Amino acid sequence: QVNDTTRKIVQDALFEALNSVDSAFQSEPSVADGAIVSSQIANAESKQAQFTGDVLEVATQLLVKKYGVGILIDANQVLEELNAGDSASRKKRSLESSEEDLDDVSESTSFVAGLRQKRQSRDKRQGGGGGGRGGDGGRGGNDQDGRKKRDSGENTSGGGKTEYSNPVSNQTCKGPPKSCSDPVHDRIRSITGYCNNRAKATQANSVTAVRRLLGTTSYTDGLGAIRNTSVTGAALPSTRLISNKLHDEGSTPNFSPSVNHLHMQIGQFIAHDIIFMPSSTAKDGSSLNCTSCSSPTTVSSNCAPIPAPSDDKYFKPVSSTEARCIRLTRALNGQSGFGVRTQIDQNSHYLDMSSVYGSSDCEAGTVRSFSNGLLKVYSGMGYALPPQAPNDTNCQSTNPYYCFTAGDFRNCLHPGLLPLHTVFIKEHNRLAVMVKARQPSWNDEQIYQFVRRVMVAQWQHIVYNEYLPKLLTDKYLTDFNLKPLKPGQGPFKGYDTNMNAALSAEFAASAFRFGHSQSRQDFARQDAANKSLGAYDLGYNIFYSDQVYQKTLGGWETMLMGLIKTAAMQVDRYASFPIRNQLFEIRGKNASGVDLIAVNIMRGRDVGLLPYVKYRSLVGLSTISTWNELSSTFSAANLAALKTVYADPADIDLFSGIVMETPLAGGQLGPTASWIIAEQFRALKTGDRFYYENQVTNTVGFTPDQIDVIRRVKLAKIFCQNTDIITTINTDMFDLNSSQVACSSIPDIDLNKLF
Ligand code: HEM
Ligand SMILES: [Ca+2]
Repeated sequence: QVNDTTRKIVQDALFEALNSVDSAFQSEPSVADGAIVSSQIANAESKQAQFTGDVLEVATQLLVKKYGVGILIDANQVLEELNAGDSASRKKRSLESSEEDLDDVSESTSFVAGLRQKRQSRDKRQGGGGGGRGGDGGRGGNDQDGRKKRDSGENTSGGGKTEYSNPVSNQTCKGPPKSCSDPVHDRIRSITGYCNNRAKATQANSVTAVRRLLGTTSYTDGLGAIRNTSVTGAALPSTRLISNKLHDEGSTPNFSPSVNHLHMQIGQFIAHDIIFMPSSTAKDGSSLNCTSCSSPTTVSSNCAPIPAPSDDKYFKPVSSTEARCIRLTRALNGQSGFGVRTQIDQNSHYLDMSSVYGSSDCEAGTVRSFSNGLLKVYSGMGYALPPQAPNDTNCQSTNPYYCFTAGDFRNCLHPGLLPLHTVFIKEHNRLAVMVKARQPSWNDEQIYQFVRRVMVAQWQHIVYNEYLPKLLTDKYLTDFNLKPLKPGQGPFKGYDTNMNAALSAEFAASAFRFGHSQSRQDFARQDAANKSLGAYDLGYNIFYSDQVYQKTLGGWETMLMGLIKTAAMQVDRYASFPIRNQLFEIRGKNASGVDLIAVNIMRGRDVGLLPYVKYRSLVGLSTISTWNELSSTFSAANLAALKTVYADPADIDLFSGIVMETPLAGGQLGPTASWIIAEQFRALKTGDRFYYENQVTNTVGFTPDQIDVIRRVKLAKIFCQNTDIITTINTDMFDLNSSQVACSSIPDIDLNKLF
C-alpha cells in the first residue's frame, strides 16, 4: 500500500515532467514535411504514445535522481491507480495541490494522455500555444488521418478506366465492440488485434510495446541511455565503421546458388505485416533532422547520428572542419510506466496481412472501396496498382509517378514491394467477385470480412509452408512447432492463451533484418519467355515509384518475373552497395541517404538490445568469455574480421554477430538468428486465436475439411491467377532452379467449400 507522501511525490514528478516536456516542445527545431525521407514515420496514435512515453521518461529520471530506483515500484502503483480512476476519483486522490483540474479528462485514456488532452483544450480556449505531437499536430502527409482525407475516392479513377467504382462517402473508423465476450469477437479478427487474446484484449495490438527475450536492456543508465562503451572502458566503434569493415560486399558479390530474389521480397512483405517501429517525432509531429553530428544537443535528445570515419569512401567529411554523420532518429519511446524506455510496434503484431488491410480501424477504411467487399485499385495505367497517394510528401517521385496507399505506409519504400501489394489486392478482389456471385444478397461488410479471413489464412499457410522451410532447418521447424499439418491430419491443437504473440525487440531490430543481406543491387525485369528486359538499380529508387509505371517494360508483372527468375544474394555478412550507401538517397546527390547496415546495428543499441554473447545460452549455445571459444560458431575469417573492430567479444552487436555465424546445414542462417526467428513465428502461430489451422472454443474457425482447402494453397497459383503474363510457374516457388508447371495444372482454391 502506497502512502500519501509517496503519492504526492509521484504526482509532483509527473506534473514537473509534463511541464518540461511541454516546454521542450516549444523550443525543439523541426523540419518541413518531406525534407527528411523516412520509412519509420509515426502515425497519430504512435505520437500520442510518444507523448506519454516522454513524460514518463522525464518523471522517471526525476524520481530516480532524488530517491533512487527503489521508488519506481511504488510509483508504478500510483500510476496504476491514476490510470484506473475515473475523473472524479482522480480528483479526490489528493490532486488538490496541483493547478490541474481533471474534471473533464476522458475516462478511457491513460492519466498522462488525459492531462495532455486537458491542456490542449485549455490552450485552445485561451487561443494559442501548445501545438505538440499527438493531438491535432500530426504531420499532414502520412498518418492515417491524413491519408483518409485525401483518398476520398477520386484518386483511384485515374485515367478514366476505373475497374471498380469507389463511392467512399461516410466511411467511419469504428472499431469492434469493447467487450471481448461480444460474439463479434468469435467471428472477426479485429484490424488492430484487439481481443485476439480474450483475457488480454490489447496484447500484441498495434501501437503496443515489443517483448524483450531476456527481460532486460543494455541501457547504460538502466533507463534509456544508448550503450556506447566497450567492456574494456574504451568507446564502442561507430556502427558505420563496423559496416565498412565487416559488411562491405566489395567487388565480388555472393549470389545464392538456390534461392531466388522473391524469397527476399516475401520476407520484407512479412516484416511489413508484423513490425513497424516508428521513429521519434518533433514537436509539430514532423520528422526530426538528425543529420548533423551535433544534433543530439542542437536538435533533440532523440537524435543518434552515426559518425562516418574520416576516410569513408562514400560518406566523406562535410568540410575540412566538419565531420560527416549518417542520420538516425531514435525509435520513439512508448513506455507506459515508470522505468525503462520501451519501443512500440505500430502495426498489429499478428501475422494478419496488415500490409494489405492496415493496422488501425481508420487505416483499414482507406484501402476499402466499401462496395461489394472490394479493395480500392488504381487502373489508370491499364493494369491494376494500389490507389495513388498524391499528397504523400515522403514520396520522392512526383506527378504523374505518385506513390500509393496500402495497408502499410512503407509500400513504396522500393519498387520491389509493389508487385506483391498489387497481387494481394487483386487476389482479394478476385475472391470478392466470386463470393458476390455465390451470395448475391451479402452486403459489402459481409463479403469483405469473408474474403479477408480467407486471405489471411492463405497468407499464413504460405509463410509457414513455403517461406520458412526455405529459411530454417528441419530441426528448428520441428522444435518450434512451425510445420503446418498435412491435409487429413485435422486441426492444429497448439493454441495457447498464455502465449504472447508480440514481436520481440531482438527479432525486429536484428534477427529478421538478415534479409538486408539478401537484396541485390540490380532488380531484374523479365518477360514471360524469361527474356531479360533490363534491370533497375535499388539505390536510385528508394521511395521513387516511376518503375511500376513503365508500361512498355511490362509494368509490375515483369518486375515480379524478375524476382522469381534471378538469384537472391547469399545470406551472409555482406550487403550490396545501395543497402550500405544509398538508402533514401536523393537521385544525383551522393551521401544524402543512409547506410542501412550501420542503421541496423545502431538501431539495436537504440532499442537496448544486449550484445550478441548474452543471447548465446538462451539459444542453446555455450556461454563464452574469450575469442577462441567462438571458433565453433564463426569461421576463422569472420572471427578475425570481428577482432578488427571489437575490443572484446562481449562487445559484439547482435546484428553483426548473427549474420556472421556459420549457417546451419540445410538452412540459410546460423543458430542465433534461427532461434530468434523460430521463436517469433511460434509466438505468432500458437498465440493467435485465429490461426487458420485452429479450432478454438467460441471462435468460428475453419472445419477440418476447410482447413484442408487452405492447406492446398500455393503462392504460385496466386501469381498465376492475378497476372496476365505468367502461364507456367515454379513447382517450388522460392527455388531458383525449380522445375516448371503449367498454371492450369495447379488447382485454384476451392472457395465453394469455405462457405
Ligand atoms: C531492398 C530491400 C530492403 C530495403 C530497402 C529495406 C529497408 C529497410 C529500412 C529503411 C528499414 C528501417 C531501418 C531503421 O530505421 O531502423 C528496414 C527495417 C526492417 N527491415 Fe528492411 N529492407 C529491405 C528488405 C528487408 C527484408 C528482405 C527483410 C526480411 C526478410 C527486412 C526486414 C526488416 C525488418 C524486420 C525491419 C525492422 C522494421 C521496423 O522495426 O519497423 N527488410 N528495412
Ligand atoms: Ca500484422
